[in-house]
Amino acid sequence: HRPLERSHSLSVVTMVPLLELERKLIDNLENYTKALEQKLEIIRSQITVMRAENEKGGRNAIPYLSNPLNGFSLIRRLHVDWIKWGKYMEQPVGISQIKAFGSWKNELPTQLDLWDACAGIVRIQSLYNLKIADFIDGCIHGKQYNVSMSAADMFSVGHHLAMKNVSSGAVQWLQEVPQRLQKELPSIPRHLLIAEVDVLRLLAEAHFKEKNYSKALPLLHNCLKLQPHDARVLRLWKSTKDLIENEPNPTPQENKEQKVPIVNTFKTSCNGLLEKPTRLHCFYNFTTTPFLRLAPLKTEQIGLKPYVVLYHEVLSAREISMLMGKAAQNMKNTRVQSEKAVNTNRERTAKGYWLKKESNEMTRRITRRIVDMTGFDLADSEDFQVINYGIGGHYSLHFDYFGFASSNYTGERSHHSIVLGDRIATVLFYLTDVEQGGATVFGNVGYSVYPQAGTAIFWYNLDTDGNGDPLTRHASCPVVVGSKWVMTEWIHEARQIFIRPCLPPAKGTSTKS
Ligand SMILES: O=C(O)CCC(=O)C(=O)O
Ligand SMILES: [Fe+2]
Repeated sequence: HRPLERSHSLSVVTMVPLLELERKLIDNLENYTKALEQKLEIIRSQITVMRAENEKGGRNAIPYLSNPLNGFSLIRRLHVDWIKWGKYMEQPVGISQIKAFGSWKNELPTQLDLWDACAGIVRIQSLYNLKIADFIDGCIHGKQYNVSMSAADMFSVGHHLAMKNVSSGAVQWLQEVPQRLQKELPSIPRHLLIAEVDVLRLLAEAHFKEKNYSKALPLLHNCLKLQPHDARVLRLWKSTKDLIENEPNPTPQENKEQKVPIVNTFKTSCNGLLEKPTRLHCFYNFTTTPFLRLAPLKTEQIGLKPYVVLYHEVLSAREISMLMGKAAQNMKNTRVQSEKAVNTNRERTAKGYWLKKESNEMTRRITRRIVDMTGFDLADSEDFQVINYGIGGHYSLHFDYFGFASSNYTGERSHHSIVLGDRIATVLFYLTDVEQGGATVFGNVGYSVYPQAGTAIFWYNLDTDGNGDPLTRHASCPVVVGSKWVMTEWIHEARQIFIRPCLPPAKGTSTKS
C-alpha cells in the first residue's frame, strides 16, 4: 500500500547553490588563465632575448665564439640555464587554482544526481509524448523556450538509457547526437568533445539489442573506420554480419513500455485523457467551524466520489515565503552534508522537509486554518511536510493510507500507528504555480488539479467505515517547466472518533474491495 516511487532528482532549490558553485569554478578557471598568461609572458619575452643572442652568434660563429666571453656564456647557458628552463617547463601552472578546484570537487553533483536528472528528462519526454526533435530544441508542449540541449546533454541521456537497457529509447536519443556534434565541432575544445566513435558504438549496440541489425551494421562499419582495432566493435560487427546472413528479416523488439499498465494509467491521467467528473460546484463554506461564519472558504468541488475539494486562497504570499524559506534553507544544508556522507544519501534530497506544526505563530495559524478546512482535531496529526520537486520530479500513483483496517494488511503496525490510527484525510497545499506539468491526478476517477500558489486540496482517504478508499489513488505528474512546491498534512483517524464516527457501510455503497 505504501508509496513509492518519488523521483530523486535534485530539487530546484538545491540546484540554486550549484549555480553559485559554477560561478566560483569559472572565476577559478579564469584565475588559472591568468597564471598561464603570466608564464607565457615570461617565456615569450625571454625567447626574444635568447633568439637575438643565438642569431648574433649564428651569423658569424667563429669570430663570435673566439671571444671568450661569448664562448663561456654559451657553455654556462647550456649547462645551467637550460636545465632550469627544463624544470620551469615541468612546473605545473596555477597550483593554487588546481588546489581550489580540488576543494570544490566533492560539492559537484554525483553520478547518481546525473542519473536521476537523466531519468527526469526521459520521464518528461516520454510521459507527455514530446517529440525528441522538438524537445532538444527547447520546444516543449508547443511553447518555444530559448534553450536547447547540447550534443553532450543528449549523449548523457542516451547513455543513461543504454545502461538501463532501454535500447529503443537509447536509439531515439543517440541518433540525434551525430548531427548536433557536427554543428558544435568548431566551438567545443577537444577535451570536452564526445568522441564520435563512442556515439556510433553505443547507437549500434542499441540497434543490435533491438534486433535492427541492418541499422547496426553500417554504424559499426564507421566505428571500425575510426578505430580499426577496437575488439569490442569487431566482435559485434562480426555477430551482426552473421545474424544478417542467417536471419535476413528479424522481427524488431517490441516496445516493452506499452505493456506496463500502471505507467499507462499514470500517463493517461497526466495527459488529461481520463473522463472528467461533471455536475460540480463552487461555493462558500460557512459551516465547518464557527469561524467560517466570519471568513468563509472559497470551495471548488473536484469530484464527489471520492469527495475531493479545492480551497482557494488559503495561504498568503507571506506564509508561503516563510514555509519555502525555512524548507529551502534546510534542503541546502542537507545537500551539503550529504556530499560528505557519500552519495547513498539521495533519499534525503528527495524527501521533504518536516516542519513542526508548533514551530511558530504562523504554523499555528495555518494549523487552525486546517481545522477550519476539515473540521478535524489536529492534535495528533503529522508534521507538515514541504516538498520541492526537481527535474521531471514526480510521485507515482499511491495511496496515502496504510490500510490498517484491511484484512489484507500485512505491514508492520507500530504502537504509535495503533494509537493514532490510519491517515483519515490529506490536505495538500500548493505553494507555487507550475508553468507546465506537475498536476495532482487521481488516476481511477479522472480528477486532475493544477498547482496554484495558495490553494489546498482536501480529501478523505478512508471510508466512513474506516477502510482505505482505493479510489483515492493519486499521483503527482512530472513537472515539465517550473518549480513545484507543496506542503502536505496527513490527519490521523483515532482522534476524530466523535467528529467523524466510524459507521457501518450503507447498503450497496461500500467501496470496500
Ligand atoms: O505533490 C503532489 O501533487 C502529490 C503529493 C502526494 O501525493 C504526497 O505527498 O503524498
Ligand atoms: Fe499522496
